[in-house]
Amino acid sequence: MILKALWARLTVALVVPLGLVTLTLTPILASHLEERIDSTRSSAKALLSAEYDLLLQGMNESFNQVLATAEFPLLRQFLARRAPSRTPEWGAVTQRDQAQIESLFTTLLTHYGRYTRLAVIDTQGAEWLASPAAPLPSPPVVSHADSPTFQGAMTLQARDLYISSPRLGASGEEGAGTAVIDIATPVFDISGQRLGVLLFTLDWTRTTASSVHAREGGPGEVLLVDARGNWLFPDTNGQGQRFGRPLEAHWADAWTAMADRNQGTVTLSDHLLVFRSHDIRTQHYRSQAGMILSEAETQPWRLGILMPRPSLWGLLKENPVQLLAIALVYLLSLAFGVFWVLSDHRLRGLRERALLFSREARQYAGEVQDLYEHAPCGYHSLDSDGRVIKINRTELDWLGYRADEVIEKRHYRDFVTPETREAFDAAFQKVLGEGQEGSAECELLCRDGTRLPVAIQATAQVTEEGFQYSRATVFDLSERKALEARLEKQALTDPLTGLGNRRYLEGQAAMEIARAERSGAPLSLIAIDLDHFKRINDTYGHDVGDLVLQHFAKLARQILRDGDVLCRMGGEEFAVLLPDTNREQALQVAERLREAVATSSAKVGQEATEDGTLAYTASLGVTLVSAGEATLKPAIKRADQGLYAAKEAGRNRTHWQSVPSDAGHMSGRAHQVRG
Ligand SMILES: Nc1nc2c(ncn2[C@@H]2O[C@H](COP(=O)(O)OP(=O)(O)OP(=O)(O)O)[C@@H](O)[C@H]2O)c(=O)[nH]1
Repeated sequence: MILKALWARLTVALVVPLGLVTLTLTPILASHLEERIDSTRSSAKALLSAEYDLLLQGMNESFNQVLATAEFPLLRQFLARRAPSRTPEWGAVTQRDQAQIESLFTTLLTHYGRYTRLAVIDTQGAEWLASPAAPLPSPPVVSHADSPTFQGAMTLQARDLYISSPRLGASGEEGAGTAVIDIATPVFDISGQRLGVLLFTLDWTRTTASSVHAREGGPGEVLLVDARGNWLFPDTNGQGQRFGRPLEAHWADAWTAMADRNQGTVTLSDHLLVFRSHDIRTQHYRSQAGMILSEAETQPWRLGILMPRPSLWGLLKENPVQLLAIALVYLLSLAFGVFWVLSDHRLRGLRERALLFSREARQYAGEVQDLYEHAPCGYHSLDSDGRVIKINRTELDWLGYRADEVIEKRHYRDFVTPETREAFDAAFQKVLGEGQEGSAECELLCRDGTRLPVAIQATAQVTEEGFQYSRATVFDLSERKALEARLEKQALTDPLTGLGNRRYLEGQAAMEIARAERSGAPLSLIAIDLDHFKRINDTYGHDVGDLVLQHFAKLARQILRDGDVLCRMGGEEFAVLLPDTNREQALQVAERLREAVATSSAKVGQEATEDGTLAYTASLGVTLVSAGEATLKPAIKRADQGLYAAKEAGRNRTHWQSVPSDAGHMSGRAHQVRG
């Protein structure tokens, strides 16, 4: 796809510069070409005019010589004396005249060199004299009676001329390839009697030689055709053998252009043609002649100049520097186009890649931002004053504030509960200090008044210019704290009865001993043991034993005050710590417990006993926690001793066990209550 687009752009890059350069150059070159065509046309016209004049001049000279010779007295005399019988006895005078005329003819032939034959013909068409001479004594040896030239000349008056069309080999005396023209004029005597015809055969090749030179030397071609379109210039080198043949065979379009008009300038497919009529019967040739007669169907001739039409390529070839410059312009424009496309293509590639990168970067930044905002922990950044400069959505949700209420407006310290603020301050100072990191467990005060336990871990962002801001991660500790509390509670609770265990009692005792120490209030302890519990287990099963234990726990809880600490010490043994309770009060409580147990039965199910209940009893030992005792241990020991005493005494009893020194809260006097 990308390659296809590149090719398309490359094509445009080639076509557009080529088109632009061509559009720019075309009018310049066209104007240049037009100038050249105009100049060629002018040259052709000038050449046509010169050719016309040349032909006119050559012909006129011959015409004048023929006319002058026809008026030569000796010639008239010769013709007047000619013997009609053409006998050898023609007479010495005639022979002398003949010799003089031949001498004249020889002079004309040799001096001018343009004639091939000169002949004197009588009115019957008999040739009496010719030069080069036919050997006498047998004139006339040739008859012109049937010749159109002779016949034409015989119709003319003095000083009229008959001009034949150019033809090959006049009377059989010329060379086979020689083109000639017959020029004939009638000869009259002084009285006006027609004596015969003077016939000059003009060497047409020689007459037109100057035109031939012009043709061969110049850029153009000279055309001369008769009215029928036949070629009239003799073939000088035998090439093409065009003489007498139709011009149409060589220059069909030229003849088409010239056929119907007397003159014109025509632009042919690859030539320019300038032509005009050339009628030898016109005034131009009749400077000294009366009338000129010729074969009507051959007149007028048409003289034309055919020049190669200048072409753009021809112009460029003439000027290689110009050609090179144009080629260079094309090459440069192409190179520019290709360079532009390639660099543009590269630029597009880079732009697309940059776009992709920026899209990916934006996406990545969005993801990072999302992670930051909705992380499972809180993130915030504080300036050196502890002011919030950045805080994520999670932490804002915890606190219950909007970002615009907090960022740049609140100090983070404000969200920390006064109880934990000290820890926070200490950690923040560490972050500001050399350690550049600090952590603290604090409580955050949320907008709705709830407190959120958190762990804050912060590091400093430091540059060469020093501390910039702190970055902190805040973990929500509420779940952990709850779990810890749960575990703690489990560790202190008896799972069967839900009462606190021995450890719980010890913990509570420490607090109560301290409080009693402070207040001076008495603190009592009761040890309780269910009687014959083994028997219950053995008789009804362990599950029934458990039900009895649970029943006792429930019953004791109902009887005891909220502040009393009831716990299961293990097995079927229980203990109750009674704050702010003296000996008498403790004994009363113990007795109430004993009585309640003895008078109520545990529900154990029909499958265990007949009525689904089971009665049981308990023995209790009661003592006071002495003021000097730091732990509950001695009191437990005493209570147990009291308990054993109650057992010893028959069970289902309460036994007071006094403190040995009796220096504490209670008198050491033993006291027993029977159930
Ligand atoms: N069902 C049940 N029995 C327990 C539990 N803990 C201890 N016991 C049983 O309690 C019985 C205690 O028996 P002893 O220590 O001989 O005392 P007693 O049978 O109560 O006799 P006296 O205390 O002299 O009246 C034992 O059989 C223990 O197995 C408990 O959690 N559930």
